[in-house]
Amino acid sequence: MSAEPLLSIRDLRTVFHTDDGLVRAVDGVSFDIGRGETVCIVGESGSGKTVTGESITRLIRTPPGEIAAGEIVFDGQDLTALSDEALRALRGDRIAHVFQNPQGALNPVYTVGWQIVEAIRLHEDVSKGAARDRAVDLLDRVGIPEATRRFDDYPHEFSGGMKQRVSIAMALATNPDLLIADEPTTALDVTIQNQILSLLDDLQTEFDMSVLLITHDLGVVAEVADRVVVMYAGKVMERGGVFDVFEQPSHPYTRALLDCLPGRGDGAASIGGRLPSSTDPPAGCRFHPRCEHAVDACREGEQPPDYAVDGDDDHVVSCVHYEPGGDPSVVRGGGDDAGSGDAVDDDGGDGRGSGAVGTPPADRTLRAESLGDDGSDADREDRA
Ligand SMILES: Nc1ncnc2c1ncn2[C@@H]1O[C@H](COP(=O)(O)OP(=O)(O)OP(=O)(O)O)[C@@H](O)[C@H]1O
Ligand code: NI
Repeated sequence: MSAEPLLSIRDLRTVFHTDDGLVRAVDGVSFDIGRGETVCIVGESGSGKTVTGESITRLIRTPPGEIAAGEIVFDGQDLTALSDEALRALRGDRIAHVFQNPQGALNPVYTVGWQIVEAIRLHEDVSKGAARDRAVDLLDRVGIPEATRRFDDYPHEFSGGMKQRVSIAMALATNPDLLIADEPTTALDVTIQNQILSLLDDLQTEFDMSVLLITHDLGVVAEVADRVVVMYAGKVMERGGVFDVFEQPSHPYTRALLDCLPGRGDGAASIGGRLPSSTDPPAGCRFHPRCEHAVDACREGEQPPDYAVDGDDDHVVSCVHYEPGGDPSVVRGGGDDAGSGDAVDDDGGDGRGSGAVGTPPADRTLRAESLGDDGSDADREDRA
């Protein structure tokens, strides 16, 4: 039996009241984050990843947003029951956020050192001198060269990658139990991305924290996740240990996502069709209009419940083909469990074929596609 998770989200529903109707951005999401664990939420743009992460500490603007239902239990305490004031105290103390654009986390008119000192002193009664020493130490630990000298620099004097390091130092200032990082590397160029990811990995161990990493990039997931939550149109399609999900992707959506990874499936694949309307989603499984395995049962009623994959309660999938008495081989193909790729896995079913898991090198290509390369110049300035 595993210990009680640090964070436990149950049936979270977050909606936005808009002129076009009610947007069910997060529609019944459940997952846990264990202590010291990295959980990745992955899914296409618009699937509800950010809204999930921001619902945890109530960063959702209300109105138009509203956390309509669900439990968010953090270290034994239901956050949805806390006052705004109590939650504000928790945010940036025990739970910290890092965002895609570090610019937003830093105030342009103050030096980075001063901002980290303020973050420390806001949550802890320490002298200015002690806070200053800690801030320099934090800058040093997130890999800012000559931290003592750079303490007095302003945000604009740092490159994109260095700025993100500073915002991570700010997030760590209060020694949080949970760090929620929403696409923290997407705005950075590829080499810097990898540095930031491995930095987060190192810091997690060093600070003994849990990390919720939000990304649309399965390559990143393969590198850092312990567990994965695959979201689509506000719903969780599949979740489980990273090894299980990569080795035995069970929802057709997960399989389609993995097929888009170079080195798996046919690599160049993209998923046909697009996300359904956020105000008027289809009945049944939200993915059914794009699913090659859809049958009548997929088109009616609610999103299917979570079914255990091969009797494993830690690996669940929301797909009718996995209901008791169902036939998952419809999705997986006759006993072939690795990848969805008939194209790749000709080795017949032991699930450890050439295209199988955790082939992280492939991720570079995927990531490179979605990026600009402006970061590298800025980084050169940094060293100047
Ligand atoms: N303030 C808002 N008002 C109305 N709808 C919103 C608002 N914020 C988010 N949404 C909607 O909620 C849904 C989920 O958005 P969210 O930003 O969580 O997606 P995401 O998975 O993080 O996507 P991305 O990968 O692009 O960041 C989308 O349909 C989005 O349009
Ligand atoms: Ni997002």
